[in-house]
Amino acid sequence: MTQAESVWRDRPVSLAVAGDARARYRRILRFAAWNLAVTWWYELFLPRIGLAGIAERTRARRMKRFAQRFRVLALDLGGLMIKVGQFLSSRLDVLPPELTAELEGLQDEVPPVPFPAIRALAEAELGAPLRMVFASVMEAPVAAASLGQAHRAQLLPDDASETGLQDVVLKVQRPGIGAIVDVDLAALRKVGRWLSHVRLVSDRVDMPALVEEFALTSLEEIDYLHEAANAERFASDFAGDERVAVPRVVWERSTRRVLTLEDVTAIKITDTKALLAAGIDPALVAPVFASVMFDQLFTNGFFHADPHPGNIFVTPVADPSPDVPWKLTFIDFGMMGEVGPGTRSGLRKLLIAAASRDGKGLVAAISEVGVLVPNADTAELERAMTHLFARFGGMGFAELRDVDPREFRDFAVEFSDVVRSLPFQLPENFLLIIRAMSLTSGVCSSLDERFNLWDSIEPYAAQLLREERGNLVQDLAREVFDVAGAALRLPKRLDGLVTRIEDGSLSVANPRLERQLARLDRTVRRLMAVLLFGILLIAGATVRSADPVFGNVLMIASVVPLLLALFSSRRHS
Ligand SMILES: Nc1ncnc2c1ncn2[C@@H]1O[C@H](COP(=O)(O)OP(=O)(O)OP(=O)(O)O)[C@@H](O)[C@H]1O
Repeated sequence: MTQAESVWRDRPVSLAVAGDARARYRRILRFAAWNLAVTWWYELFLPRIGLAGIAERTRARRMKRFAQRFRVLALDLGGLMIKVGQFLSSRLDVLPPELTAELEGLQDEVPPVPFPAIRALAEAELGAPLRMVFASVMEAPVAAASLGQAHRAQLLPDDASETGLQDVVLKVQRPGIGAIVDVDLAALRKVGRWLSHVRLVSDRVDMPALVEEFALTSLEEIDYLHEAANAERFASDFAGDERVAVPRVVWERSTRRVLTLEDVTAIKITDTKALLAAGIDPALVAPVFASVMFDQLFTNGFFHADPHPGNIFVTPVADPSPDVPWKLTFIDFGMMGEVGPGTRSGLRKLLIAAASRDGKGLVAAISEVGVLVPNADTAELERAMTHLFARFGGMGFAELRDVDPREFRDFAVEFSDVVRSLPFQLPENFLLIIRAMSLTSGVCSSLDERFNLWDSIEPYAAQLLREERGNLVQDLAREVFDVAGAALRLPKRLDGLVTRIEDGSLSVANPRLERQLARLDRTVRRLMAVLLFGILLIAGATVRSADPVFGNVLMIASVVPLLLALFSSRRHS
């Protein structure tokens, strides 16, 4: 432990936190135990004795009450409870609106830490009084979040000339947050273990693994050096992409608990009034934002898992070109997700199947990414998906509202039976993917009420398809040229042999053998020509749908080996 750390750890506030740890742990467990018992009573016990109606009638009310109680708990305790609330409120379409609505905006109500405590931590971390390392630091925070808070600051002239930055944002962690996170994780691990004994849950989710995923993300979030490295990786993924900007990191003024970043304050992405005032049409921002998020998930495999409106700015470009009149500036790289190549390929197929309304392909892709348990019988789901696409495919959520409610309800009832009967599971890493996608959909809808996710998915999927076909074309072309190369080399070797026999440099004692060799040479030549003709013709016909120009070139080129064989056999005869 450095001297700075021990100075900080000895402060009374952290002792108070340590003293409260046991009470905090117990309070979280009491809350979880009570709600589990209530859920068991209504959802399992009453239906078993034939009183399912009571459970159904009271479900919405119970959900609302749970959310209200959770809100009180989270605001009292802060720390990871706010994060859990944020997860529950992130418009996960699987969760009922009674829950999500109540927990929305929870993070905005977290009270700030008084500046003296923030100053003490920052000075202990940076090893010097703030006035020695910054030209100025504003005492009022820009924002107070669950794990840290942000203050505007200015770099000293020397630092400013070295980095080219003057205005920065200084993020400082809440004092004692490390200990709070440890306690909260211990409690959540215990609740996870309880839930893993409930079959209804354990059939679909590996609860302990899910808690570990959340734990890893939370521990990474309180390591600001990790966040700084994430920001740079994200920036390099989008290097050269004019749609995206990322704040620069001032490494000399950053530690695990203090992070100094370029101040990139601009228009909050959902502030439609400010966007319109800047001459930016919010409806045009939505598809760009969706496509940038898709790029992270389906192409880069490294994505921002917390794209809530507070973390994305729209930055007007000083000298706008017609193509790029503004940028999307991302901040807060504490919660990032990774998608491995296997899952990425499954997700790409899923997107393509969804965009092409291919029910069968969609179900296959869902299985590939691990959302269905292996060997699940998917025939019913395929039928339902095909029906869904045939009837509602291509409609946005806004249009769906206009569908005859009875028709929609009938379908939903039929469909939900199918879904409920299927062994769905939540694979590892999906918590963050679902969060990112649901936040993206929320931001897009608030930019444009009639925003149709299909409108973004379709061109994106078409682009993926083109890329995938492009790769196929390249692979095929490589194979064609390999075969062609081999085919051309074989007659050449034979030709060389025959020529050497003809010019006498290689003598063949037996004239019959000589004739046979010459005949073999002609036959191989013709065979190769026919083979090449066939390969080129088939390859051309295959790739024509993806790349008409290349397809036609291959088809025309297919006659060349035939002509060459014809000329060369004339020459020989
Ligand atoms: N580089 C920046 N430029 C301008 N403002 C910033 C910057 N970084 C942070 N902020 C401001 O500070 C707020 C909190 O920052 P940030 O989201 O990074 O903190 P956090 O502790 O990770 O919060 P949360 O996880 O709740 O989103 C942001 O919503 C934004 O208003």
